[in-house]
Amino acid sequence: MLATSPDTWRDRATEPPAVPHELEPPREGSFTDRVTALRRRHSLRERRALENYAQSRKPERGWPVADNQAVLHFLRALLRDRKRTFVLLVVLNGMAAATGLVVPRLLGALINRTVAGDAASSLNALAVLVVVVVVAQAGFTFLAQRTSTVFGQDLLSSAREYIVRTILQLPLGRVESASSGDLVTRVTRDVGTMSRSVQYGVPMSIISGLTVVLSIIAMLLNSLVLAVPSLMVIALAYPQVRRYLRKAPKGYINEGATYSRINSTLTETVEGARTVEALGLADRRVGAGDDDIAVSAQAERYTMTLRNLLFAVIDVAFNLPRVVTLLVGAWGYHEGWVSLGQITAAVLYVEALSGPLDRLVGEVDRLQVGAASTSRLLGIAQVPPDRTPGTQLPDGPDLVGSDLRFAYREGHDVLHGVDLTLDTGERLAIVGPSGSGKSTLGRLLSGINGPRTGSVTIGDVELVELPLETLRTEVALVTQEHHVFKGSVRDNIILAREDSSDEAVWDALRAVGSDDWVERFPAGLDTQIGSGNTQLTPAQAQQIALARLIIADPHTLVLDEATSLIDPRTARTLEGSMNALLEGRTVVAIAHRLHTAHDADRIAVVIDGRIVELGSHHELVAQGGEYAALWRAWTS
Ligand SMILES: Nc1ncnc2c1ncn2[C@@H]1O[C@H](COP(=O)(O)OP(=O)(O)OP(=O)(O)O)[C@@H](O)[C@H]1O
Repeated sequence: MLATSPDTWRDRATEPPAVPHELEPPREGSFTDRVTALRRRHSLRERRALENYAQSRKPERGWPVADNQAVLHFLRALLRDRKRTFVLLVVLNGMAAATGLVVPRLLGALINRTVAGDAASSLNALAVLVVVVVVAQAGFTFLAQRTSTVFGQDLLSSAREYIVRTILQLPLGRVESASSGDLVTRVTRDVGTMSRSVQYGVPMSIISGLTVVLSIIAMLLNSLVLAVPSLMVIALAYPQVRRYLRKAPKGYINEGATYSRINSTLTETVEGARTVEALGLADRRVGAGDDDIAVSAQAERYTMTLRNLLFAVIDVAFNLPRVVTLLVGAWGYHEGWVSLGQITAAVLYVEALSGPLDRLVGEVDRLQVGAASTSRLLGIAQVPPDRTPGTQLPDGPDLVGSDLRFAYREGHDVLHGVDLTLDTGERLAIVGPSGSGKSTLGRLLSGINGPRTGSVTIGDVELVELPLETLRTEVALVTQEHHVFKGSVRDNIILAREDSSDEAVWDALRAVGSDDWVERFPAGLDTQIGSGNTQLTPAQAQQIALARLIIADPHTLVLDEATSLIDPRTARTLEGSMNALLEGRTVVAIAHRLHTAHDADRIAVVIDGRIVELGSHHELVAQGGEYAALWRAWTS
């Protein structure tokens, strides 16, 4: 009658378990509790794997999970913005359900009149009325379905937009420090689950709930004697539904967390594929994956057991009323309490009730799964900000770092009190051995991370107190990762200033020495690049990123290994163009190649998180210290 959604709770409940043997649901509680429960039930081999799991893989630093209140608040806000459509949806579905419920009464009356031997004309009139009501119901159902679909899609797009906005506003430092597998699972699987729940679950549960209420009213109006016993039998399912509602949210949240863990392990393995191969770690990585899957299968078994129990009880509760109605009806008819028409109508109502009630329970299940995913998605919004922007704007471009200390892990500083004042327009190169803290210093100087102690100020305002959009017009970091977005060359370059002219884009391309290869593209600036389009070499991608920065026009640039992927000749050309173009800008270049340092105004040598030497190339060579040694090694 009304739109049914794919992937119903019955489909899910009858899916085969992930492993052939059925296990009891795990204990609720902490990660350790679950592993203890698993340990008790698994085979020796699995047990060993789980021991390993418990010891080596403590719960990772995941993203927060929002509580039920936050989910309800989110849903209420979505519904509040669509009050009119929501009222229309309820009214149309109410009309469709109400007209549908008139039909059994009319059929009952038809039977009563036939038994009483009424005239054919009176029976014909009733039959015509049945046809009219059925046609009216079809009309209301069509309109109700249409409104539900539009409502569901609209709700879905707003929910998705909110999630995307939230994710894009996450502080970069936080994104990098949390588990990427968890974030990926949330923005893929959880968005999908939430989407299905919002798109189908919300409208369908409203529709089914409404139909159930109206059906019960119609049953009571038809005959109290026939309705009350059936409703009492249906009510027997209530304790099981309550139990399910109490236990399911936690079960589904746990299930989501296990998917995150699987993704984290997979991501780690793929990202570290070379290391895995070089060190022969394949078996251990496969073992880690198996452990994750074992825990996930256990979590799935738990929610599936909950669903199956609910499914069994509900099935009995829905089938018994048919028998009860017929038995009570036969007895009542014999005693003269009810007519044949009332029994017919009561049986039709019981039939009519079971469909929406079944759907309602199914939708409640879908909503539970969706609510768990929504909790995980809204949890992303609860990631605390790593900065509190103020209102003060920088008074000039002077960048000053004082007493900078920073730790990725508590108690392990990688910078130990760095002081650095940049002169406006100068080019400063940071050199030093691998792991000495050059990139970390670059991240602090560009405001990606705030220092643990000390401060980085620009024009006397701390970088972490600047709103992100202001910060990026002051200082920008360009790293080795150069993302090319799917779109035209032009779109990729004007990201920070969308109103830039083609002339400005060509100037930027010329400055980074990439105008010639872009000109060779038949579509020029309109050439589509990025995933699935014209492939760029790493060097070309890097040039696009630099051109993007030139258009963004910050007065200070921090270049972290910006030229490392380009061959020396191209790198020199690029740097030459940059030098001319960066006139008047302050540039901090974290240098892998010493000739970058040679060209710089000053060089900071970073060793073990400290600046040990600071001066021009000639000064440092004359000083005969660390830099002089590096230079000798480089030139020899
Ligand atoms: N995200 C991170 N989490 C934990 N530790 C990190 C992280 N990034 C860097 N480190 C550690 O901080 C220290 C400084 O690293 P950093 O990348 O700043 O050095 P670097 O001089 O730029 O090295 P390289 O030249 O190899 O890039 C190193 O010990 C590194 O292992």
